[in-house]
Amino acid sequence: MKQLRLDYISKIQGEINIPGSKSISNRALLLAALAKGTTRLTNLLDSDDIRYMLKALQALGVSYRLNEDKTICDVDGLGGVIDSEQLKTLYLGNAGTAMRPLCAALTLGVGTFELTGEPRMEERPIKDLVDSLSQLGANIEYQKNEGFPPVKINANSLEGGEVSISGSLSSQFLTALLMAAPLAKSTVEIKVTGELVSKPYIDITLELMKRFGVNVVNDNYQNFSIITGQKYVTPGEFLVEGDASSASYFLAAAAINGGSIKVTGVGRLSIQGDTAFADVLEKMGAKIQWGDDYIISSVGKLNSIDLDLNHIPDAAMTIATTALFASGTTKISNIYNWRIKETDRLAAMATELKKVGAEVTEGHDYIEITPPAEIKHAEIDTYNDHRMAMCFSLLSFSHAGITINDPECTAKTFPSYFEQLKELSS
Ligand SMILES: O=C(O)C1=C[C@@H](OP(=O)(O)O)[C@@H](O)[C@H](O)C1
Ligand SMILES: C=C(OP(=O)(O)O)C(=O)O
Repeated sequence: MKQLRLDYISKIQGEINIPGSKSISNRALLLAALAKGTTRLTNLLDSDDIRYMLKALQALGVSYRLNEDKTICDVDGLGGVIDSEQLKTLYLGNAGTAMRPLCAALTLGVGTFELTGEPRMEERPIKDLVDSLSQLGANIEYQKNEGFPPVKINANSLEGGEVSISGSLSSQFLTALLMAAPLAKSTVEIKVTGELVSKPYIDITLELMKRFGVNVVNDNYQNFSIITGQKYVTPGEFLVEGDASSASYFLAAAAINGGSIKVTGVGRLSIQGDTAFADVLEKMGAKIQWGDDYIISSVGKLNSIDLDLNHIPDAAMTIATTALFASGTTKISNIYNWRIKETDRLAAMATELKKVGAEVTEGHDYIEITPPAEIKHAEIDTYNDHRMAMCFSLLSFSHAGITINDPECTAKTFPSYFEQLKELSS
């Protein structure tokens, strides 16, 4: 296993153009594949999660051309559903934004498709989505454990009609159903049951569908109608915004460390809910300035917060390590679904925060963090979770420094993270 030792960074300063959003890249690739016409995607993210989607689309017969640095992609849309005469087995790593949307989209055509992934993917639930697709006539089998990938889709088009879906574990199930819905055989009326978690990701989905020509009637995130007869059409060129979750590490770094960082590519006009991270940081005491496509963060005296961060589950992890530099006890609540992501993030976060000396309470769906008088150096395990590695890099702003085990796990969404951090540090 590789280790990365980060010694004390006394200053972080400058400007960084954040790589493309994972959530937008994978949605845009799938919609471009289903759309009529060729779409040019620019500022596409080049990372593992996107590579899995790209490889899957290629195996499914979608043709595209990537430029040299893989940030521009011309996708020749199929102008409809995906069919296949041969069995197609698609390996999707641990990319939720590939597994869930493809599971829904592949029920629309005719063919047999197997969706597999890495061991952790086999522990991440998919039952709520499969149950909903089954209500619309889909035939999906579990190949190992009931409710979890790998799944086999015996596709023979999807009926429309009324369908209910649980929103309480992951918004990605509703996202997947929404994106598939226009290509079902008749109008789809979706009713969401339970609390809808991670709600701002649904706004990304609706906005992307609109940009590709499909209108969804949204009745207060409880009921959605997708009127039959709509087709995805290329918007021509589509610029992928910078990733707001990736931006969180740099915004937090400046707030902790007394520098000033401008992140570009994401700002006031962003469609990503994770930009609300900057508001949380501001509540903690950071100075934040917004532009249409940039955010500037600079230091303030950081105080603890006690907040429900269900709406920003990914960026909320950055608050957990930022809390070590704030006075008082920080509580982050309503984050049960941290437990079903790349790892059990509530357990992992609690274990690793304790290693640097923090006092931590791990609740069923919350975490409480009290910083130690002095942060200790530790070797941080990252559990193959890119965000564990990136969050704990913030500990390099303590005099003790930090060692990150398996730093290359950032490849899921941000392969060049540690290089970029170094470039801005002195
Ligand atoms: O739709 C998306 O792009 C995502 C939704 C969120 O997942 P949940 O809805 O499972 O919380 C988020 O954590 C994930 O990184 C990306
Ligand atoms: C939860 C995440 O990923 P996924 O899209 O695989 O759910 C994440 O990136 O933090």
